[in-house]
Amino acid sequence: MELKVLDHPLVAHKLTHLRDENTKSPTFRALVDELVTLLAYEATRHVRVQPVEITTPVAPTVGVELADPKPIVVPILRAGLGMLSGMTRLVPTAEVGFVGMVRDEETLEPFTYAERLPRDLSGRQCFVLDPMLATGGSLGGCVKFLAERRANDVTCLCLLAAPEGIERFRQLVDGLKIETTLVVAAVDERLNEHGYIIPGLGDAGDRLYGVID
Ligand SMILES: O=P(O)(O)OC[C@H]1O[C@H](OP(=O)(O)OP(=O)(O)O)[C@H](O)[C@@H]1O
Ligand SMILES: O=c1cc[nH]c(=O)[nH]1
Ligand SMILES: [Mg+2]
Repeated sequence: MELKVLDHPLVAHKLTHLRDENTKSPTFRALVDELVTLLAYEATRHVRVQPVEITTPVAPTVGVELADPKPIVVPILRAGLGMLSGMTRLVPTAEVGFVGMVRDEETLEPFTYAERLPRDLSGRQCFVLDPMLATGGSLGGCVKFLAERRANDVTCLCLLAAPEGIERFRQLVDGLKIETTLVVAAVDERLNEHGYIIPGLGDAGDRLYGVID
């Protein structure tokens, strides 16, 4: 697995406001959207393109366009949904699949409550969206679903990751033997005893969409 950590002052600035407990949902959503654009720029560096002939007002030329089959973007519900519009703005012809997961806050294991993915993902570039990689159970579970559908080229975009989660995720995907890239805006210090990222930003889903008990 290849790990890329964004190192950019604008990213650090936006993350600081995102983390702040005084930042309310509308601003939080806008910041997630802006940060995804920056993450997506790095994550799509190797998106497949094919040549296309066009004519400018003064000359014919050969450019490129996104290759077929088109990439598939997979937000992990709920929080990953907050990253979807930023991603599809950059890759407008991508298709979208959905995985719904919620972590059991006692066991810290993910429970999958929804799944809507193409049956065959072989040859497709897959981009998984989830702002938080804490223990790594949710992201790992999602990539397992993709691998079961024969995906072999997966890039995950996360805002914050804990070192423990990155390591667990690395072991899982290396075992699955699929080409995986993880692009994160920042790697935080650690997990606390409740499996929350420290310093983190709290519960990303709750901050985007409100607290569900
Ligand atoms: O790495 P993990 O330990 O699995 O934790 C990370 C997961 O927790 C959050 O989702 P949550 O379960 O809170 O669901 P939500 O998006 O509906 O809030 C987050 O968006 C990840 O999916
Ligand atoms: O810090 C964390 C850990 C899991 N899920 C979140 O939303 N935040
Ligand atoms: Mg949540």
